[in-house]
Amino acid sequence: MHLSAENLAARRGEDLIFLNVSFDLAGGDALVLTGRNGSGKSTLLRVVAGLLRPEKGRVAFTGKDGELDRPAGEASHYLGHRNAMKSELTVAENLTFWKTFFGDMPGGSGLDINEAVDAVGLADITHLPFGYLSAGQQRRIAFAKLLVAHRPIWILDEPTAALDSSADRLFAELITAHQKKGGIVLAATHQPLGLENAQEMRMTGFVGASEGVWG
Ligand SMILES: Nc1ncnc2c1ncn2[C@@H]1O[C@H](COP(=O)(O)OP(=O)(O)OP(=O)(O)O)[C@@H](O)[C@H]1O
Repeated sequence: MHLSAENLAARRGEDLIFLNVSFDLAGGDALVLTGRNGSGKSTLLRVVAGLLRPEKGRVAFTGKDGELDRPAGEASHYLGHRNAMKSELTVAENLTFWKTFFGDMPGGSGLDINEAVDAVGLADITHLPFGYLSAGQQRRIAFAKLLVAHRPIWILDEPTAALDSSADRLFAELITAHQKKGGIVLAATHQPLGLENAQEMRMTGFVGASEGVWG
């Protein structure tokens, strides 16, 4: 399995945000994007997830079965800054919606709702409306969404924002377990996630891009 990007460039509005971004990730690999605010981390993640069209270049995903050119977004879970849950629905209703909506891709199966909430340490609150949860609890449940349906690629934008240190460790373990099962992870972060087998790409924004600097 491979996820690759070739010479990507992206524009937001009138502005070119980055240029010539390439990477090649195999099953089990993680790429962590770092860089200052506004350097283009979220933009790159959204391009890979298929939520933004690149100005130039291409993203390609090759599945386990060697299937070529499947849009990477179809093989991905995307966890953005927002949690993508309905406040007025309960935790169980939200996760059931996503489990049904996504279904499993070939090659794996998602956890039951109870197993998924247990895995993020929140087994006892599935009956509560999502809106009642604390910010950290909401982020944990948003992460549980990744567990209820199988997708080989996880695209994570600041996954540990609003989390306490025990949740940081928990997320690192869940991400590492995904890699060990052959999954690919692409994450933007301001704090070390403590992932094994992770490469780092430091985004420098367009100024660095124009100089060909991707440290
Ligand atoms: N819809 C938009 N229209 C125009 N410019 C935008 C738009 N969305 C983002 N930008 C600009 O694109 C640049 C890159 O933003 P992006 O969110 O990718 O950065 P980031 O590295 O993820 O930042 P942070 O660390 O703050 O999350 C910023 O200068 C931002 O102002």
